[in-house]
Amino acid sequence: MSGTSAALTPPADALAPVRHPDAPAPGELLGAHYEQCFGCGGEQPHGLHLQARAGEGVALTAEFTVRAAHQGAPGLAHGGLLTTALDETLGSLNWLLRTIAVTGRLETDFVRPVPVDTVLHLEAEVTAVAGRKIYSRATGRIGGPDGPVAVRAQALFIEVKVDHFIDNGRPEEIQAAMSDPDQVRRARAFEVNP
Ligand SMILES: CCCCCCCCCCCCCCCC(=O)SCCNC(=O)CCNC(=O)[C@H](O)C(C)(C)COP(=O)(O)OP(=O)(O)OC[C@H]1O[C@@H](n2cnc3c(N)ncnc32)[C@H](O)[C@@H]1OP(=O)(O)O
Repeated sequence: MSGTSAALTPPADALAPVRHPDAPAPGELLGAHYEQCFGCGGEQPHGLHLQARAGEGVALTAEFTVRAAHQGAPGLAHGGLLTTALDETLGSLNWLLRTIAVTGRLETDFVRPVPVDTVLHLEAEVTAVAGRKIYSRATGRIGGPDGPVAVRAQALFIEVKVDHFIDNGRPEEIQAAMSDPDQVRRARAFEVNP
């Protein structure tokens, strides 16, 4: 059984998403938006190290391997961690719009358990845009693109300015991010000018 709350249904005047002309080419790896990100960063030893790859239109694929540090029940991935993978995958879609956005709402259906060592293959797409609101959905399959569905999610991301992070983030991490040329380069991929 699954359901979707009204907040995740685009309004009647929502528009189809438009891929930014400078979006990474289909097949290109997106890379981490922040090396300390639990979802995609390389500097989080127990993080997901999720890798997202641009698809056609405003869609992408992503993969991560469930590791022992990701367990909830013995030998099985924690559900919240799977939601994190979906959040990260859906958030990566904003690279293709070149919009900075944060998760406002995220609903997950857990369809089947995901054992440790599974490669979870995720597909995600933006379905509609209404002002600052970005509607999207994702599916996670076990083992590869033709594997059985394990998780599904629908989300609403809200566009924000870079001040969202500067005003709310802990100053030491914000200062470190702003003095790191690689981080500035990544932020510019979102058309941010920190
Ligand atoms: C130097 C630094 C470099 C930085 C480089 C950046 C790199 C890029 C990093 C990206 C990182 C990604 C990582 C993965 C994705 C995350 O995990 S993001 C982290 C999790 N999310 C958050 O922390 C967000 C916390 N929430 C908030 O900050 C605020 O509630 C929000 C979402 C910004 C909205 O606040 P607001 O801007 O005041 O907007 P508000 O007027 O309340 O709402 C706007 C519209 O959205 C609707 N809405 C808002 N929230 C909801 C909701 N929960 N449900 C339904 N509708 C909602 C409102 O009803 C409203 O609709 P309309 O009236 O326009 O029809």
